[in-house]
Amino acid sequence: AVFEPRDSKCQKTTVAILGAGVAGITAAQALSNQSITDFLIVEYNGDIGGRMAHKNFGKKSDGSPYVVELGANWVQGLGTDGGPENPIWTFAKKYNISNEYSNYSSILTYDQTGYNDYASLIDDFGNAYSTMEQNAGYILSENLQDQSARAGLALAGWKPKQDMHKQAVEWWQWDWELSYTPDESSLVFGITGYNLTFYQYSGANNFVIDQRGFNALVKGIASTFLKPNDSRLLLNTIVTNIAYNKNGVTVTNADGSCISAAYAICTFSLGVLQNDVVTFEPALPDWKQTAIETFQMGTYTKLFLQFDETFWDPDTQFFLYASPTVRGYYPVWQSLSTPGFLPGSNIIFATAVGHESYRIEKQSDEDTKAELMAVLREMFPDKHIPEPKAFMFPRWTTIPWSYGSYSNWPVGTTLEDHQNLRANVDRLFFAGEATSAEYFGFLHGAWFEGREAGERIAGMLGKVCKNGDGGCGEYKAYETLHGTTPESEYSVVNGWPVSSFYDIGF
Ligand SMILES: Cc1cc2nc3c(=O)[nH]c(=O)nc-3n(C[C@H](O)[C@H](O)[C@H](O)COP(=O)(O)OP(=O)(O)OC[C@H]3O[C@@H](n4cnc5c(N)ncnc54)[C@H](O)[C@@H]3O)c2cc1C
Repeated sequence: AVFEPRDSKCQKTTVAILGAGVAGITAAQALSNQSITDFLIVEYNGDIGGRMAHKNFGKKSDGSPYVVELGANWVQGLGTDGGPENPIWTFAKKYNISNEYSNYSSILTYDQTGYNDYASLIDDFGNAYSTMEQNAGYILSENLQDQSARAGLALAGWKPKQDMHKQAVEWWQWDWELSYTPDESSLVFGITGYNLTFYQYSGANNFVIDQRGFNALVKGIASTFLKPNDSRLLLNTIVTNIAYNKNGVTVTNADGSCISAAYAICTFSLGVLQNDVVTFEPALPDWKQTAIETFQMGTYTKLFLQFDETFWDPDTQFFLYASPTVRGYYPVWQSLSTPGFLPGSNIIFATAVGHESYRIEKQSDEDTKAELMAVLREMFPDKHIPEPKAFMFPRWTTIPWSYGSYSNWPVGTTLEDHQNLRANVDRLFFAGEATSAEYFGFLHGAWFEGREAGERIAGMLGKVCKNGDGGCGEYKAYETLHGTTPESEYSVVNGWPVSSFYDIGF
């Protein structure tokens, strides 16, 4: 490849990989597997893993802290004997990541009066969901206009209206996974996103409790091609400008250093791209910027509390709370004190998403803690609940290397809209959770996309691209978009290698 560094003062490399999360590390591995070892990985943080992020929290009886995950926590959809396996599950086993099956049937339901059994509504939702799935499949195969998941649910007979028990159940079944409401989410791609993970691999979600942190998995992968203190990994380095053209890419960092590369792969989150913290030279073309602004960056906030005792049922994993007035007000509480997780830890955590996350993340720790304590006292009116010994929550909406948690597809999106999020501009490539059409929001989405970008670039550098027909060379981009997605476009070219019609059948 003809390549003239813009600035001879810049460090030269063949491939600059921007970000050391799952996608960045997997892209580097794909290059290494093809004997391309001249790359540099540039990472904002002092460690690798990105949104696989953990923190010390609370205390064990010996005074040492627990490790809890602020970001990704589950391996979602594992795999079955003889069937395809989620690559994250393959690596979780390889690197002995401690995990435990999350039993979503282990749930008790509450409202402002305390325990109140409305769990049968979960089955009612499930029935409507099945009908909605069929309708979504029809829309997809007939190339009809996408709807909101709200319309999909209503047409399937599920209308929660002012029923706050139903709203809590719906939140647990939809928002808790997608981090957006059914009103805000695409019906077709909300359904395919679920099916392709949970019907293709398996319905299981395993919760990681590894006290090294879940990113031990990424470190395991990286150890196969990076030496300890490898000079190709530039930690604590913040990219501020990316200049690209048909001959190469120059990356400038906050510390004034720069890198000149033949190719670059940008794995920054959709939130980072939307927040204008990295400038592009020239400005990204309209079709690219439109895709960046079209897709949604959700927020998923875990709020951790440690108490002196486990005053909730120690054998139950989930506790669902229906606020009498506000949908999504601390609805799901998850015990870590339960056998198989961190028994005896007396840790429980609540989850908020979307607009509630935004609200909570803007207020003080004290105000948030007071809200959580008031909810717990409603849920368990017969218990004396002391103040927590430890309390913590991350503010994902403002984290400068992420700006949110993971992406979602809004109502009315097409595969062409999304393909433009994936597509390269000249020598600058993009990969990550959000560029995955089939597994957006998941770790395995980031893994597949990182690998594909690495393979494509390896192919362009004269190696054999092992990504198969339609998955090599430059990405297809659509300067003119169509309003719907013809079935023929569900193909490798648009990041859709697996059939859309996985049904429950594992
Ligand atoms: C709260 C939360 C819960 C989640 N739960 C799950 C789950 O249970 N299961 C699941 O499968 N997935 C889950 N996810 C999603 C999963 O974490 C992501 O899909 C995945 O980690 C994304 O990997 P990535 O490589 O695409 O991006 P990232 O991990 O974001 O990697 C990008 C890297 O780029 C770096 N970077 C950003 N800006 C700059 C800059 N300017 N200069 C240099 N470096 C920069 C970042 O520091 C980061 O390391 C969750 C995410 C969050 C936040």
